[in-house]
Amino acid sequence: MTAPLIEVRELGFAYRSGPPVLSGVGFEVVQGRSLALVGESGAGKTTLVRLLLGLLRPGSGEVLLDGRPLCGNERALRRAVQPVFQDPYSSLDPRQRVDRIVAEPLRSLGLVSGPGRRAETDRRVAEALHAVGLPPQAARRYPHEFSGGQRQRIALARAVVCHPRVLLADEPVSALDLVTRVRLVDLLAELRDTRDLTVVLVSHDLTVVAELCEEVVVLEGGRVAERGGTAEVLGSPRHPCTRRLVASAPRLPEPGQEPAQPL
Ligand SMILES: Nc1ncnc2c1ncn2[C@@H]1O[C@H](COP(=O)(O)OP(=O)(O)OP(=O)(O)O)[C@@H](O)[C@H]1O
Repeated sequence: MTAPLIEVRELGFAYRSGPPVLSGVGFEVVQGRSLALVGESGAGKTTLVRLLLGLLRPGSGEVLLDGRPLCGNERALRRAVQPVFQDPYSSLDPRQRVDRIVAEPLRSLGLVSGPGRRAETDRRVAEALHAVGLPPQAARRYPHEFSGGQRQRIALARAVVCHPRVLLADEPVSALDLVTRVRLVDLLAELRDTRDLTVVLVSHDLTVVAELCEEVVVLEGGRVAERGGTAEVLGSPRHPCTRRLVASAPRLPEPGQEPAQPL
């Protein structure tokens, strides 16, 4: 059996002296398989993402990357796991040009050095911009010159520039209009396939989950309610929480059917 790339074991967490936000959470992600974290608001998804990024320390249990605990292994973690956040407006520094924004992981991880580092950085940035469908001239411009969808492409270029193994995406398309959302999901799927990326996705949108992830973990009140193959879990939900999520997912009307009346 293939060893998991990420292994979450009996993870527990509480903010300061508050109640437990996560309890006994466990799952694995195998390299090349993508996994979605779903659940109602407040279920603990974003907290779990912060733990997977090493931004929070577990209260109990552990997260393993390639069999090694994240704590004390932060550099390997930052190289292997890159985040993409929801808001394309606040996640990019408005004072920096796109080339500097995209090159940030190369600089902070010290991946490009020596006399040719400038040319090598430019080459890697151009390659990342190309991978997300942005023209080379985008490098010289500032974030405010781009639409929300283009900004999310810049955020994706920054995430893939250091060739990570995992993209940890927290609601990466939910701030975008429907057409842009579809394009971005297609791009995420293409990056996943062409770069052998594992995507760990948080999304309220089950269509996006089904499009991008083979496996799903359903969280309820900080515990795993249900997990398994996406088609199986969303197609035949067993847990009441999963049934509620599936039942509340918006559906486009069938051709010839009246659109749903707004509330
Ligand atoms: N910084 C914080 N300090 C204290 N409590 C927090 C903090 N961040 C989140 N919480 C609490 O932790 C619980 C889980 O929040 P979290 O944001 O992880 O849920 P979520 O599933 O991502 O929700 P949503 O889908 O609404 O984003 C909630 O009860 C929330 O109020």
